[in-house]
Amino acid sequence: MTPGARVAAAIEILGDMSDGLAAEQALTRWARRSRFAGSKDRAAIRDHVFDVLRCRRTAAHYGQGDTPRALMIGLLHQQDADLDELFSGDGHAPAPLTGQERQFPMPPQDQAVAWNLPDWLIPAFEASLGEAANGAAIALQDRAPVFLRVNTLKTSRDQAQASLQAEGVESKHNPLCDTALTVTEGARKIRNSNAYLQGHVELQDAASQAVVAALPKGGRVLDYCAGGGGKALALAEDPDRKVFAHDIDPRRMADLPGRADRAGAQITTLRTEQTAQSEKFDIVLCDAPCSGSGAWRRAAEGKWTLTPDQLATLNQTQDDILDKAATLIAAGGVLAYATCSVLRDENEDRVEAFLARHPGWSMTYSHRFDLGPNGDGFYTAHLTQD
Ligand SMILES: C[S@@+](CC[C@H](N)C(=O)[O-])C[C@H]1O[C@@H](n2cnc3c(N)ncnc32)[C@H](O)[C@@H]1O
Repeated sequence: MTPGARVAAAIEILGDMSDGLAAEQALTRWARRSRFAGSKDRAAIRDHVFDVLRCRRTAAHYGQGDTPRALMIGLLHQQDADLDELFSGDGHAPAPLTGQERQFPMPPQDQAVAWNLPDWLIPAFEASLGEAANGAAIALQDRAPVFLRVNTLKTSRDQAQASLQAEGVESKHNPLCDTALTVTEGARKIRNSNAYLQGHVELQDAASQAVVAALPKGGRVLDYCAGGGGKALALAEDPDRKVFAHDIDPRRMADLPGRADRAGAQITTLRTEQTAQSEKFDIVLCDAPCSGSGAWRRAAEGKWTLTPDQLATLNQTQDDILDKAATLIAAGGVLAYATCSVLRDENEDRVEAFLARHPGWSMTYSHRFDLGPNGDGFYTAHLTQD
């Protein structure tokens, strides 16, 4: 496909999304009806669609409207692309720009537009992040870097780096965590690399890894909101730990046994009733469901679909999870809370509310991981009973 035809495809997909389809669904449907597209075409089209999602308000500003065509024009203008070449009208390329479409406005003055956030989230970002709010909002407009976790059960960080390099994947040590690599080149080759296929590396955000690295070593550890098991696998790298995984929806853990096998890790999955019947745990990690605001550069739809009501419902779920998990902790154990959110409501406020509901508990550690080149925005806190 020509670059122009890829832009036309992105416009088509954005059109399907304005009819109510989620981005992944719209991309999959387009790929099914467009068998002629190769993997490089699909990747480029995907990048266009997600770039628009990350920067929808500035794209609409520069494109002077929010039709799929206007959004693509606005986005490509921001990216300094050669619009006349892309919108040539030749072959499958979109029609040439009209005189009106060439009148690009001055940069936006409105902060919500410049930050590419819905209006209601601006005060929440400012209150949660203070001076760091601008940097976080801007970082959410870029594509996310690719991070790897080196599986120290099988290899060292330097060995993994060398093995990846031999297959065209360049990386550097990530400062957030001793197991983390930031991929600088060749990210698309990772999934077919020997290092990945043999379980020497996993795709995992560096701040996620740092959340696990901050926990005490050893003991019986329960990953209470395990999902696909990224954190459970990281926990299991410590051979002195006995690791258990639970999720309210066990289907989410369906891939975990296979992933654990590949990593050479031992993880026991538990159903909800088994967590209560089991011996108490030295650590219960609650990687709670959240808005995902610290990771919206990966899942940019979230920033447009989140509503204040949904945030309140999430806060209730986060409180319920902490209360439940607190009943599973052994004497002297650690209740660890984590979210990939930058919002205070989901972080410090939840911990304060927990401490108010549970006299005799105190916070022994907390850390906010900044959203930026080294990792997603994350928060974690450790709670113990006096
Ligand atoms: C942020 S995700 C977990 C990601 C995972 N820890 C990882 O690192 O890959 C949150 C998970 O919490 C689960 N969850 C939601 N409500 C829950 C509850 N009340 N108790 C336990 N798990 C819950 C969801 O099904 C979801 O898989």
